[in-house]
Amino acid sequence: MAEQKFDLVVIGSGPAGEAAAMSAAKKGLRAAVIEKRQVVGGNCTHKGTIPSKALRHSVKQLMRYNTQSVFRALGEPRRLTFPQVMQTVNKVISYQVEMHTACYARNRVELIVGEARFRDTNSVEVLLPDGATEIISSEKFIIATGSRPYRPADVDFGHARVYDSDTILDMQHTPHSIMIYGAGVIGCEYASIFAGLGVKVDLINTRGSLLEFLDDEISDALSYHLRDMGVTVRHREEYAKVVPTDSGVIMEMQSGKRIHADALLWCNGRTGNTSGLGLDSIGLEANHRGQLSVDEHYCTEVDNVYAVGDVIGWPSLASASYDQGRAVAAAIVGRGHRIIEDAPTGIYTLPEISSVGKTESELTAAKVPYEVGRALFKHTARAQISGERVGMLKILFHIETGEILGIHCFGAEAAEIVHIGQAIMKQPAPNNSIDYFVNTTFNYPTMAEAYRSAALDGLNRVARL
Ligand SMILES: Cc1cc2nc3c(=O)[nH]c(=O)nc-3n(C[C@H](O)[C@H](O)[C@H](O)COP(=O)(O)OP(=O)(O)OC[C@H]3O[C@@H](n4cnc5c(N)ncnc54)[C@H](O)[C@@H]3O)c2cc1C
Ligand SMILES: NC(=O)c1ccc[n+]([C@@H]2O[C@H](COP(=O)([O-])OP(=O)(O)OC[C@H]3O[C@@H](n4cnc5c(N)ncnc54)[C@H](O)[C@@H]3O)[C@@H](O)[C@H]2O)c1
Repeated sequence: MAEQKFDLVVIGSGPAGEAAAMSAAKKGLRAAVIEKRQVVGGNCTHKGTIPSKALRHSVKQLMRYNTQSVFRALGEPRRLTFPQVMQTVNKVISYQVEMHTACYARNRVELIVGEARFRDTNSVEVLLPDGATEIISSEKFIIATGSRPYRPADVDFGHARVYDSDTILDMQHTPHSIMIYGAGVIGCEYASIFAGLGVKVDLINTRGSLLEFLDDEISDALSYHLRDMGVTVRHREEYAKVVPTDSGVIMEMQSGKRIHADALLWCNGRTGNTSGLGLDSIGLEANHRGQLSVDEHYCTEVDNVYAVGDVIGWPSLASASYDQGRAVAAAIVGRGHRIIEDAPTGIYTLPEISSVGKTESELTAAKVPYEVGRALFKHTARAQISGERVGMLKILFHIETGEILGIHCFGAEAAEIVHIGQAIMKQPAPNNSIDYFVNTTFNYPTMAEAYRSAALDGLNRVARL
C-alpha cells in the first residue's frame, strides 16, 4: 500500500471542495482533493445546478421560439424531446469539467480519484477505481462530500418510471405526463422545465404554499405562472403509497386522491453524503439527514476536521458552497474569514425568481416601519423590446432612514437583476439608501430602469403619508 502525506486533504470536488483546495494551495498549503467520481465538479456539475440550469435554458429558448410571433417567419412552433435537450446539457457539463480540471494542475492541487474513508483523525483509506487501496495522511481534512436525493424506503427507485433529480437526467424519452412530488426549489424548477417541454405536470406540495420562504407576492406569482403554463399545483398533500406499473405511476394520497402520470419525479428532500466516510473512526456523528455540525470556523467536533457545502446543511447552494470553501481555507490558515449567511436566493423557475434581505412578512412581524416600491417589467422599454414582459421588482425600504431592507424580483434575468440592489444593500449607512436609485443615471434601455421606477413608486408612497 502506497502512502502520501499532505497539509490538507479535501474530500469531494464540488464547489465547496474545489474552492477550499484552490484557496488553501494559494495560501501555501500542500493540498489534495479526493473525488470518487472519475471527473471533477461534484454533484453541482454532474447532477444538480449545471444540468438543471442548462436544461432550463434550452427549454426557455424553445418557448421563446414557439411563442414569439417574430419567429413564425422561420417556421411553425416545434417540440424537442427530453433526450434532445439533454445533448446540449452534456456539452455544458464537458466544458465545465475541462475548466475545473485545469484549475487542479494550475494550482498544483493533487487530484486523487477514489472513495475516501477515515481510518483515524490523520489518515483516510482511498478505494481506487481498480479496487486497490491507498492511505493518504494529512494534518487537516475538509469534508465536502455534498448531498444526494433522499429516497424513502417505501418508494421503488429501481422502477423504470420512478426518478429522482439525479436519475431524471438519464431519462431516454419524453413522458406525456409527469408528477413531481415535493414542491421545493428542485420540484418547482423541474415543473417549469417539463411544462416548457409540453409535458402535463402535477406538482404535489406537502406545504400550504409554494416556496414559503419567499415573499408572499412572489410565491403567489410563481403559483399563478406555473398554473398558467398548465401545471396542476396541489398543496397540503402527502403520499400514502406509490404504485409504479408498466404503464405509469399511481400515487395514493393520504387525502384519498389517486394521482396518475407516466412518470414520477421525486424531489422531497436531500441527505448529506456521510454514510460511507467512516465517521465513527474519528468520533464524529452525522444527524438524521446525514449532515454535520460545524462551529464558526467550519470546524467539526474533531479539531483538525472541517466541513463545508451541502454536507453541513443550510443554505445548500452552490453559491454559498464556493464561498464556504474559501472561508474554511482562510480559517485554517488563520487569516480571517467570513461566515456565509447572506446568500441571495436565485430560483430558475419560469419565471425566474430572486431575492435578498427581508420579506414583507418578516418586517411586519418585527414591527419595522417599511414601505414598498414596485415596478412591473411590462412597463420597462427593455422588457417590451425583449418580449419578456412578465415580472416585477419590489424594493422594501425603511420609511425613516431609506435603508433598503429587501429586494424581491421575478421575471427574466431576475437572478442577475437582484445583484444591483444587493450591492447597494451591502453599503454601510448612510450609503445603503433607496435614494441611490433616483440619484443615479442608469443605461437605457436596461432592466436597471426597474430599480428607478420601483424607488420612485416607493418614495411617492412615503411622500403621500
Ligand atoms: C437539481 C439541483 C439544482 C440545483 N440548482 C442550484 C442552483 O441553481 N444554484 C445553486 O446555488 N445551487 C443549486 N443546487 C445546489 C448545489 O448543487 C449544491 O449546493 C452544491 O452542489 C453543493 O456543493 P458541494 O461542494 O457541497 O457538494 P457536491 O456538489 O455535492 O459534490 C460533492 C462531491 O463529493 C464526492 N464524494 C462524496 N463522498 C465521497 C467520498 N467518500 N470520497 C470521495 N469523494 C466523495 C461526490 O462524488 C461529489 O463529486 C442545486 C442542486 C440540485 C440537486
Ligand atoms: N436555484 C437554486 O438555488 C436551487 C435549485 C435547486 C436546489 N437548490 C438547493 O438544493 C436543496 C434541495 O432542494 P429541494 O427542492 O430538494 O429541497 P427543499 O428544501 O426546497 O424541499 C423539497 C421538498 O421537501 C419538502 N420537505 C423538506 N423537508 C421536509 C420535511 N422534514 N418534512 C416534509 N417535507 C419536507 C419541502 O416541503 C419541499 O416540498 C435546497 O436547499 C436548495 O437550496 C437550489
